[in-house]
Amino acid sequence: MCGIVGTLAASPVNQLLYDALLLLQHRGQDAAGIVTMQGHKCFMHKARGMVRDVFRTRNMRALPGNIGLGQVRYPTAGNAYSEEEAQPFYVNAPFGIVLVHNGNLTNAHALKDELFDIDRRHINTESDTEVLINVLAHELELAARDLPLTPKEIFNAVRAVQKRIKGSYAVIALIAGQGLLAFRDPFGIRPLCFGRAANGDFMVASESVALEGTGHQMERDLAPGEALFIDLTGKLHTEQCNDAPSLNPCMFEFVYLARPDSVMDGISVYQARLNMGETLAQRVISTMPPNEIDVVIPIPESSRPSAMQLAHRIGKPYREGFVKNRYVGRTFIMPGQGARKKSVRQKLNAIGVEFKGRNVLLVDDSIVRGTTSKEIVQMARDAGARKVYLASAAPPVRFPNVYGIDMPTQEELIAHGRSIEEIRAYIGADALIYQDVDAMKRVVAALRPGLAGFEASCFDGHYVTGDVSLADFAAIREQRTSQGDEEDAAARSRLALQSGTEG
Ligand SMILES: O=P(O)(O)OC[C@H]1O[C@H](OP(=O)(O)OP(=O)(O)O)[C@H](O)[C@@H]1O
Ligand SMILES: NC(=O)CC[C@H](N)C(=O)O
Ligand SMILES: [Mg+2]
Repeated sequence: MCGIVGTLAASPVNQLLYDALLLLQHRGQDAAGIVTMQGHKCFMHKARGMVRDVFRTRNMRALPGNIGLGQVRYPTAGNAYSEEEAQPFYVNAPFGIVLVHNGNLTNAHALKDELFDIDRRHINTESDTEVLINVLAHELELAARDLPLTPKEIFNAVRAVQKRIKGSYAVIALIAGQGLLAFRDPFGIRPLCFGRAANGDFMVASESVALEGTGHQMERDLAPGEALFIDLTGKLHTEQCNDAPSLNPCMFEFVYLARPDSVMDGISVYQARLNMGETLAQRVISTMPPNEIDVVIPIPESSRPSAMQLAHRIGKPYREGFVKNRYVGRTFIMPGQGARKKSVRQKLNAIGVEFKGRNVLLVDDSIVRGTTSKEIVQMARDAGARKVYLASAAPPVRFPNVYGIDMPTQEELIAHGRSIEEIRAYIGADALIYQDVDAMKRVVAALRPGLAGFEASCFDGHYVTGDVSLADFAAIREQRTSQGDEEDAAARSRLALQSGTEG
């Protein structure tokens, strides 16, 4: 779930892209990159690290032009420590294309062979995004052969791309000397929306917060399967490029990934989290008498809206029992289990007075590997809590995700192959209460009539694209796990340098 942004404005866009990437930083902490374009020439700067560390004044000065795009990366393919896999990616033919991608291709491994054997294209990294840009380049070349490049050829190329690539993708690309292209996968798994500023400047981004925070008014979400092309004069063209699109946004965006102040596919992320808190409260009430709970405490940051609503519903005080170090990033999206584990203690610290002698109900948005919960329950006990109960606003995460959340293996998931009682014992809580899958889907879907469903595979094991083969699962798993040890070591050594964006 990287963050991506593209813009066309009446003045230089380097600062605008930087500002938008800062607003999307919570979607990726490993690398950042910007490309701008002036005439036919593209200017790129990308590197590993957070936005503030990657772009120095000298880098910003070297990004001229009124059109450009950017990305913050959270790797779901390839290697977090490879500078070459930082985005954007560039190919020089046809025209010159630069591309950023949020999502994960499930057939990247097969396409890589196909690109080499048939299309005669060489892929030099393990990134699925490099595969994607080469498929787009190939199809654009075919669609525009002997023809001037118009939106018609571009949309035909997107059609052809959608037939070849599988998985999830929200994509923004610059075509040198032509304009900016964006498209979304036919299942609408990964988000993408666009809007304009009062002076007509155009922006397309992963989350509405990037538009709002840079002075753009959100117009709408891109529909699943839809593409847009904005030429250099600012004329916007849109076209549906798929015969059977259906909207199945990723449930994990609403649970954890997105900022609460974003609205995605018509659903307020904040409201979705409140609703999840409401249904979780019902589970709590049916599991244990609320008078056994003295206080409700959120595990910062993402669980706050759900915890607040839950406390309100069960009629117990909501208190801040943990202080978050604002200079430590999000732990879940760090590469490597060693780094994640160490970061929890660096990131959160208990306020003793809220725990001493009390029965506390801790609320988190999700329990994935159990890294956070196990540490936090112990911290609550160390701080003097009498009983420590834990509630999760998301249901148990039991299945791997192949659509852009980095949990490719079942074995790493704390809920895989364990009963609730076994998970409770592992975490060390006195009680463990999970959200119900159907209740969660129902209360989030209620905010957006007409949804086909949700991509909620990590909770329900149903993979909406319907085409992920066992070989695909194995390839994704193999590719990611081979990176694990290297990432762990590298992440530990640079952890001290990690800085956060949200306070
Ligand atoms: O079970 P786990 O594997 O630990 O993963 C789940 C935890 O990770 C996330 O927090 P994170 O620190 O990434 O971000 P946040 O500050 O937005 O809550 C999430 O909010 C849970 O707290
Ligand atoms: N989280 C994402 O969207 C990742 C994009 C792409 N698969 C990468 O690994 O770089
Ligand atoms: Mg958290």
